[in-house]
Amino acid sequence: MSDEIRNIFDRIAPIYDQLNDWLSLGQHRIWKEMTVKWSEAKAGDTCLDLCCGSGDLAFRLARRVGKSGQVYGVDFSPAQLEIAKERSQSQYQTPPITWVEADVLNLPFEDNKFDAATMGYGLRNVTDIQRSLKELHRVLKKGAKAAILDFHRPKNSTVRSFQQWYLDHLVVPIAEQMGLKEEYAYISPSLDRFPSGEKQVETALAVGFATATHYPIANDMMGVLVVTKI
Ligand SMILES: C/C(=C\Cc1cc(O)c2ccccc2c1O)CCC[C@H](C)CCC[C@H](C)CCCC(C)C
Ligand SMILES: C[S@@+](CC[C@H](N)C(=O)[O-])C[C@H]1O[C@@H](n2cnc3c(N)ncnc32)[C@H](O)[C@@H]1O
Repeated sequence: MSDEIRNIFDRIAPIYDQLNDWLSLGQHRIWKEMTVKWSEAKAGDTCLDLCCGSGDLAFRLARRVGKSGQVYGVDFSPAQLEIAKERSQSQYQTPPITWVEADVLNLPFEDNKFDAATMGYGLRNVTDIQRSLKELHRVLKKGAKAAILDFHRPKNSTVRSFQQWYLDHLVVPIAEQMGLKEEYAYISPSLDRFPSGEKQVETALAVGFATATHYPIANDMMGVLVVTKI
């Protein structure tokens, strides 16, 4: 299953950023900015962006930690990381980011290393959510926060129908024009499998986070799980 997911993101890497802009009408930038703010990353921090992909959240973290800080972006898709490295060469005024090709279920970092972390549209794509949250807990410093952004199925049936219509009649047909129908058709079943905000909170507390709060955004089509390690 991991190879299938890696292959999806390897294949969509060349068009991923552009499609995200088109398909979310640019709104994903706002959702990501909110996520970084909720992580409470600050100047001088050492931060981690899990499932960093092409680097959107890692770049935002780098701008917040500044030259005295450090950012590590982790992803297991070589093609996504290639895009991230290309983009970082053209990003001005941001400190160097360390790009690490690794599985977030088995992070190559010591315990208690990071002051803050983000994960954007990654938790829904890992094969073991509990293990991913356990690894995140392990590498965070005591008192550190992490903000985890992802889609989910809205509670309201009308919004849920709109979300499904949008996926079926806009997202997948546009992706099909790029020869990526199967890759984007993966989103809908991944949403069906993904736990609700309440269940995400339960799992986060079960793996040892002292606090866990889920904030619905985008009319409850997305959410940000904010966790703290004490
Ligand atoms: C940045 C966004 C999605 C990232 C993303 C996550 C995945 O798990 C994928 C899996 C497979 C292929 C691609 C992705 C992927 O790109 C959010 C913006 C892109 C969304 C595809 C757009 C869908 C937005 C909502 C369903 C509806 C928003 C409506 C609003 C009026 C903009
Ligand atoms: C939808 S993309 C999100 C990219 C980026 N965070 C963003 O917000 O645009 C999901 C990313 O998670 C990565 N991923 C999924 N499972 C992973 C795992 N177990 N270890 C590392 N990366 C993983 C994929 O390779 C992909 O780049």
